[in-house]
Amino acid sequence: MTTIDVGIPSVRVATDDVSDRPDTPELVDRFGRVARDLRVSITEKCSLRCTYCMPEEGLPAIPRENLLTAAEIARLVGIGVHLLGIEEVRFTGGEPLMRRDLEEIVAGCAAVAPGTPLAVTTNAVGLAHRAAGLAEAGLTRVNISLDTVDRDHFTRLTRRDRLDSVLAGIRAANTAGFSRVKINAVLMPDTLVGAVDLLQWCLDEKVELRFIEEMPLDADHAWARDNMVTAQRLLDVLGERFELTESGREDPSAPAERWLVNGGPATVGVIASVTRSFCSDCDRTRITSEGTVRSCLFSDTETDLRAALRGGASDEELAAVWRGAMWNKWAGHGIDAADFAPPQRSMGAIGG
Ligand SMILES: Nc1nc2c(ncn2[C@@H]2O[C@H](COP(=O)(O)OP(=O)(O)OP(=O)(O)O)[C@@H](O)[C@H]2O)c(=O)[nH]1
Ligand SMILES: C[S@@+](CC[C@H](N)C(=O)[O-])C[C@H]1O[C@@H](n2cnc3c(N)ncnc32)[C@H](O)[C@@H]1O
Ligand code: SF4
Ligand code: SF4
Repeated sequence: MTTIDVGIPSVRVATDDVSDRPDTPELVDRFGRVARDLRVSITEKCSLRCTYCMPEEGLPAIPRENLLTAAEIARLVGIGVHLLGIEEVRFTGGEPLMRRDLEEIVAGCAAVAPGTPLAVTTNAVGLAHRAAGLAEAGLTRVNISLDTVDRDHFTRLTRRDRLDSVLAGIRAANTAGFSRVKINAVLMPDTLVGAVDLLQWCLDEKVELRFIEEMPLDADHAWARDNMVTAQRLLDVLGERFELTESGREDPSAPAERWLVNGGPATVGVIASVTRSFCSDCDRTRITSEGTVRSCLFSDTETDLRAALRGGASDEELAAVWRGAMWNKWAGHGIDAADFAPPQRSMGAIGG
């Protein structure tokens, strides 16, 4: 067992037991799942301080030399796609736009894995100036966090008065040539109050809105099961104003269930991670900004790839470490278990 510094909490790195793992190239786990969706966190920094995610003062800075470089990210993405069966890559954080070399990261990944969809999840602050360049670099999809279209509420929730920049970013993304733009809104009591207005705004702007149940991944540890707003409460509220018709998931492992709004074609989605968990169909694998594999959002055990990467390991050796980490993935988040404890890292530090 070794210990590495991953910036925020100190996280153990397990020697993964793979003695019972079948000899298959893909990222399989003990529960029969196969990870094909790679999420790469590229920074812990952020331009906002959403209360359900970050502490007011932000996350402790990760030393620059501990962050994966653009070239290292491209190499790992290439290994994921060519040796491990990864079919889609998403950059997240923290806020991906905080990295000035995001365009370089995207272009590097597009070069090593041509044809693989490359997406970003972003708060869109400053995106208006970069959307066209990111599309040119090879980014194919953008998901944007927006919880409210009310400026005061936005400022309270994110602790920053940046609504105008976010709305400009969404509009720029919508005309930059991405295949489509999705909006993510985390369900909080105030979000519920503004949910009808937010959905109407998204219908008018022709972007796809998804509401997300809040998970116990806030840095302030204020989440409580009894206080959270459930998907069902949201559907009741939206149902008073819109006609909603259930239309299912895009694919079996997609987190969002969708409803047609007023007969469609517009939809509203709900990601009910807590009350209608989709862990049994999970197809995710994560690389943190410091180059560790994290098999589940809620797992505190991470496996270090960066040391091997910088120590001269071959692509096949790196792939073997990654496979071992995923074989040991947990069954699910376990939020409903009596002994549940939230992970040490908060959402922004994991890469949501
Ligand atoms: N339980 C769980 N929730 C997740 C996971 N990844 C993302 N989420 C939640 O889903 C929300 C939306 O995630 P996005 O980054 O937009 O990605 P996505 O929904 O997989 O993206 P699409 O491919 O566009 O559907 C996040 O805000 C998280 O709250 C995960 O691995 N497990
Ligand atoms: C951590 S953020 C990183 C990317 C970018 N900064 C953004 O906000 O889109 C990724 C996603 O996680 C979601 N998120 C953050 N904290 C959450 C929580 N406690 N529960 C559920 N989703 C959360 C955000 O709404 C966002 O859609
Ligand atoms: S949800 Fe995204 S924008 Fe909000 S604080 Fe977390 S990382 Fe930043
Ligand atoms: S909580 Fe873990 S197992 Fe469940 S969907 Fe998320 S990453 Fe997958």
